[in-house]
Amino acid sequence: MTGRHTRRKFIQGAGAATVAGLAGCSSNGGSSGDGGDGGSSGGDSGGSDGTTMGSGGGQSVTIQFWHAMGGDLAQRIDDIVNSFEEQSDGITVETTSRNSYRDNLNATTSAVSSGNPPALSQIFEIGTQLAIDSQAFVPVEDIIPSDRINFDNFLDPVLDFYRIDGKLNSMPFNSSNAIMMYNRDAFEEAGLDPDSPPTTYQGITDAANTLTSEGVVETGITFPNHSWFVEGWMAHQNTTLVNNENGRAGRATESNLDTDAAQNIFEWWVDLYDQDQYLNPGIEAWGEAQQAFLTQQTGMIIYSTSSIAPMKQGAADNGFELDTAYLPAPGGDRTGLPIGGASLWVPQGLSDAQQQAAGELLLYMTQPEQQARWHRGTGYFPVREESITLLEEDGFYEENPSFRTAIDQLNETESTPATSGALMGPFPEVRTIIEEGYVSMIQDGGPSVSEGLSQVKSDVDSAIQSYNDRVS
Ligand SMILES: O=P(O)(O)OC[C@H](O)CO
Repeated sequence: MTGRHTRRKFIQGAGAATVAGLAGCSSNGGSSGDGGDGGSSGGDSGGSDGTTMGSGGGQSVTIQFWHAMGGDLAQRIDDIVNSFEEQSDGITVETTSRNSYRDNLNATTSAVSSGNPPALSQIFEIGTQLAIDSQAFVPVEDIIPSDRINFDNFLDPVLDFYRIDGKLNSMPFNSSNAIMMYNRDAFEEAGLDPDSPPTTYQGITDAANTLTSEGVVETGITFPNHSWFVEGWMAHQNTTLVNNENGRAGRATESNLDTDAAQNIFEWWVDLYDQDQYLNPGIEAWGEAQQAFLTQQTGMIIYSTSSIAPMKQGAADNGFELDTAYLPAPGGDRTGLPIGGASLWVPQGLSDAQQQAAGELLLYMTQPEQQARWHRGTGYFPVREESITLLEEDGFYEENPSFRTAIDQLNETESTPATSGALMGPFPEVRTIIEEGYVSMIQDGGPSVSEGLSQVKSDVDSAIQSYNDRVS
């Protein structure tokens, strides 16, 4: 099986508990939230300053780095960390893989609440507002001297996502876009042109019908029931997910999940299911979707660019050629997409030596060469222009055009509040509400799309209101 981090299905209720956990740290005097998967298996960095005297008489320091990657991605993180340790002067990094963004967020919020956070934690993009509200982290711009890094060289959409109110709070590391992957051999067998993959909802439906009517696959397409794609499709229609310019001009107070844009998305997605052209792997079921596509039950999959490398290998192992295309758009509009992925956060309360060591690791992990290495092995696009230049000079994209898709898609994205990505404290919980809303709409006797979205909006707005009440 391929090396994508295996993300477990969400356990109902954990999202809401997470919100209370981290936000409570700043506003409720540090009450402990749901610890998720416990959060202590990697050891902790508190209790001492983590420093010892090295054999050469210099000071050594050990730091903890918690991340969300699993499998092959976790190995690639370890490879980068190992090479960092080899060139560093006395810094040891102990990594803990939590295998899922939600689990690592829960573990980190729990550790922050109990005063034992790691020196570095990887938090997915939708945890950004929650982390800021916790007031538990030090902005990376305050840790890394400006003469040690050139942020002007970072990709604008990446930096813009994480630079909030003029401050870069966390270090971009793994950034992604949603894209489509498809089976070129299946397309050819069905009489479809593999050089012209579908680019719209209608195109996907038509291609799915051709693939199945020609008997090439059982079902046209699969993708996890994941709010991330809904978020992208809202942006494609230049509609923000939440008000106040997606929560960037002021705290979000309500969602736009009752708009025509949302209706377009869910009508297509429910209709595709009703036509037996959508293989529904389940809520946030990345692994199941991957399995369905690689075993050629479907001819197309919507996924993250973060997994091109292992997916290409998986396709080759299963005897077909994978290609990539832009995320299909609901209709004629294609404003663009917000970035996905995660960034790296440094908590307050570390010793000077630990904070400095965390800063050194951040610098190393975002070096152009390291970002290029990370991109080659995964599909996450590099967060720096210099890395892309290095890869171009090496001829990487000529040999591997599928790695270019997300970068081109990002470059074509218009910069608008909709594509800048939403900020809101209860985002993990909101994602779950959206995903469960879809489940309700495809159930026998379930609500119509319009009724379902009305309920989703009401539930999301309540979650936002309830969170805002807690942090205000
Ligand atoms: O799988 P990734 O790392 O590309 O992330 C996808 C989403 O942005 C997670 O929030």
